[in-house]
Amino acid sequence: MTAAGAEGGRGAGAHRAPDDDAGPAEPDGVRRDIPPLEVDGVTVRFGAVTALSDVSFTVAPGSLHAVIGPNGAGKSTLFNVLSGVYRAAAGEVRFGDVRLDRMRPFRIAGVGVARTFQNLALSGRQSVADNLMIGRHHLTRTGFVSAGLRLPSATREYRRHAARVAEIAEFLDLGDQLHRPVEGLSYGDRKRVETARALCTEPKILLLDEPVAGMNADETRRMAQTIGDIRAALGISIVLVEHDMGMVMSLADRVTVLDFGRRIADGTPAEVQSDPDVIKAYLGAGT
Ligand SMILES: Nc1ncnc2c1ncn2[C@@H]1O[C@H](COP(=O)(O)OP(=O)(O)OP(=O)(O)O)[C@@H](O)[C@H]1O
Repeated sequence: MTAAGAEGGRGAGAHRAPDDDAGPAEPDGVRRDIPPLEVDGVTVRFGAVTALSDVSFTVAPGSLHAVIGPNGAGKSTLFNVLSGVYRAAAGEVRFGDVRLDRMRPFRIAGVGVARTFQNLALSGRQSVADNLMIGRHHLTRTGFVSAGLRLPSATREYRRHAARVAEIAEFLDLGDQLHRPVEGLSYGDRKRVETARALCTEPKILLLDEPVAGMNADETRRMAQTIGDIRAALGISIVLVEHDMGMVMSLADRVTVLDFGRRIADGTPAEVQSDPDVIKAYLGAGT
């Protein structure tokens, strides 16, 4: 159980929050239009292997909910079910009244769910701005091809999206990298571009798949700070799937712990940290 530690994870954003289009938030900062994410009895099998067994938990609107567990616990499988990549053999995933478990991955952005990938999935030769613009695609009316043809309405729309991209890049501390090819950026910054691209879809819920995997201590601290800032500034829900229990403890409101495909604990960070089953699972895994 390492403790990477997030400095002041919540609320103390170094940057102005990007104005989102979602209208006013509740006094607690949570956006009004964010439904709960309900994972209900989800089972996933790969042949004889049961990767997830009857897993249930709820991500409250506007909360930062971590899913942790030792190697092979089923975290990636769960993440892939939430983002429509894997089909569950049983159970449901509901986001408000939308069934995510029946939805194809490319449709999921349209209902306000954005994900990042454990391994970077960016176009290296393209600029940061171009990569971020990909996140806006489903929000365009005219399409960027029409913008390429310089139709006035499309050009106006393109400019509006470009301004929003610049704003989100600034928020993620990437403002001065906007026109650089992604392949020239540090690993930590490339991971930040991926998070920025997910935010460019204007999500109601952000699914982060091991956002600090492969980062050094400094990059990990910055990313932890950023994740807290995103939640505080935008009032959206965040699901953080992480290998490292210490990394999530200062950030998460609630933690679900998986082991061998089963939910072994669900509670506040303090509750799960002192749970004997969780301690046993982590010690057994030598983490
Ligand atoms: N595509 C697959 N085919 C067969 N078995 C799989 C597949 N994906 C995962 N598994 C198995 O399902 C179980 C859960 O794996 P999963 O990758 O979801 O765990 P994890 O918690 O993400 O592990 P890690 O922390 O090592 O990434 C493991 O036993 C794994 O071997």
